[in-house]
This record gives sequence, C-alpha cells and structure tokens, in this order.
Amino acid sequence: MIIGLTGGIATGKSTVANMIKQAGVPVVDADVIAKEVMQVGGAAFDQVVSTFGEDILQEDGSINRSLLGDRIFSDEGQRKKLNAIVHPVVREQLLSKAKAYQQEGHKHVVLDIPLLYESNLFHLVDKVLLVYVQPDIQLERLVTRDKNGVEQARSRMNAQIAIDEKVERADEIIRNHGSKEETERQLHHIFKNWNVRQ
Ligand SMILES: CC(C)(COP(=O)(O)OP(=O)(O)OC[C@H]1O[C@@H](n2cnc3c(N)ncnc32)[C@H](O)[C@@H]1O)[C@@H](O)C(=O)NCCC(=O)NCCS
Ligand SMILES: Nc1ncnc2c1ncn2[C@@H]1O[C@H](COP(=O)(O)OP(=O)(O)OP(=O)(O)O)[C@@H](O)[C@H]1O
Repeated sequence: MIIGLTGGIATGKSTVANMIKQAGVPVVDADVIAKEVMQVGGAAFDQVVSTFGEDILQEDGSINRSLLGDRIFSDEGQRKKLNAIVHPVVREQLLSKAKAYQQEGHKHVVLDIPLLYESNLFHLVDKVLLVYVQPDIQLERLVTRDKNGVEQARSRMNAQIAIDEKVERADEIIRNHGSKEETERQLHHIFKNWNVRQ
C-alpha cells in the first residue's frame, strides 16, 4: 500500500514522517527531491535559472532559495512556472523511489507530498493521511519556526489550499494540536487499523 502523507505548510508532516520512519516504514519526501533537483547539476537547475534569471543565484552559483521563495509565494504566475518545471521531475522520482522500496520487500511505503491536493496527485496513492492543525496554530508554528514574520507566513499559507478544505478527501486525519505523544498515538492507531507494519 502506498500512503500519501500530506497537510498544509507547518501542520507537522515532517514531525509525523519522522515517527513513521521510526516505526520502520520507509518515507519518500517530495520536498527533499525538489531540493535535490534544484541543486547545481540537478535535473531542474538549468531550466529554473533560464526561467527566473541569473539574479536568483547566490555567489557560489547555487539557487538562492529564500529569494526564489519570496518571488513564487507572492505571485501565482511565477509559482505556476516553477511548479511546471519542478513537479514532473519530482513526480517521476517519487514513483521510482517508492517502487525501489517495494522491490526491496516493503509492503507499505509513505510518500510525503505537501502539495498532494494542489497538484491533484491522488492517483499516486492508495490512502491519504492528512496532518491537521487549525489555521491559527498553523500560522503560529510557521512564524515561530521560520522567523520570517507574519506576512511572509500568511503568503505561504495562501499559496496552498486551506487546510480545512483538505479534510473532506482524507482517509484519516491526525490532529496535531496536542503533544507529540498524542500525535504519535493517533498515528499508531491508524496504522493498526490499516494493518501497516514494517
Ligand atoms: C520556493 C522554494 C525554493 C523555497 O524554498 P524553502 O527552503 O524556503 O522552502 P521548502 O522547500 O522547505 O518548502 C517548505 C514548504 O513550502 C510549501 N511549498 C513549497 N513549494 C510550494 C509551492 N510551489 N506551492 C505551494 N506551497 C509550496 C510546502 O508546504 C513545503 O513543505 C521551494 O519551496 C521550492 O523549490 N518549491 C517548488 C517545489 C515544490 O513545489 N515543492 C513542494 C513539494 S513538491
Ligand atoms: N504537536 C506539536 N506540538 C508543538 N509543536 C509542534 C508539534 N508538531 C510540530 N510542531 C512544530 O511545528 C513546526 C512545523 O512542523 P513540521 O516542520 O513538522 O511541519 P511540516 O508540515 O513538515 O512543514 P513544511 O510544510 O514547511 O515542510 C515545527 O517547528 C515543529 O517542531
């Protein structure tokens, strides 16, 4: 079974992904793949630079992620351009990495895909596991974690489908407003119901 782990920015996907890995179930992370393909020499690097211009490069020749982030999170047109370059490569690698784990004998693989709803990637997964916190907690955690102010945090949240709208299509929801122990208990309960073991 392929499980899609998703949520909204800073709702706690990475936190839950770490718990899943500790339980021995492999996790493939779309954010990590997106980072790799945009590194110098990565599959999307040249196209990103030719599309956004050399002024998004830092002195060492790599992409200035924070500058690119400011551009794409405040401008839907720019965001669509970046998504069109990066997402097809990410999708392809998600699938091939999941397949590799299955060939190693893993019955269950988790794909951590922040934009599963936005990119309509439901066909890649058998179940959707949504990590939910109410939007005011989401904003507070994003501001505390990234330390880039409320305005930047809001613009990043607004670049995604609202977390409350994602609830309906989820197969299971982890409510991550309490302690991490409470979150882990919910995860284990869901995995037990789904018969997910290492
Ligand atoms: C713009 C970039 C360089 C900013 O980098 P930065 O290090 O600040 O953020 P990071 O990569 O850690 O992403 C943090 C979170 O932002 C959100 N996010 C990232 N990209 C997008 C996007 N295109 N649209 C909406 N939300 C996004 C996700 O929730 C993600 O988990 C980077 O986010 C990026 O390359 N985005 C495009 C690729 C992408 O869509 N990645 C998301 C999963 S495929
Ligand atoms: N149950 C919790 N209680 C308190 N803080 C938490 C809890 N879960 C996560 N956090 C904190 O909230 C922040 C966001 O969590 P995390 O980084 O796991 O979110 P994410 O969904 O992976 O974010 P992104 O979309 O940016 O990748 C982090 O600083 C994390 O330590």
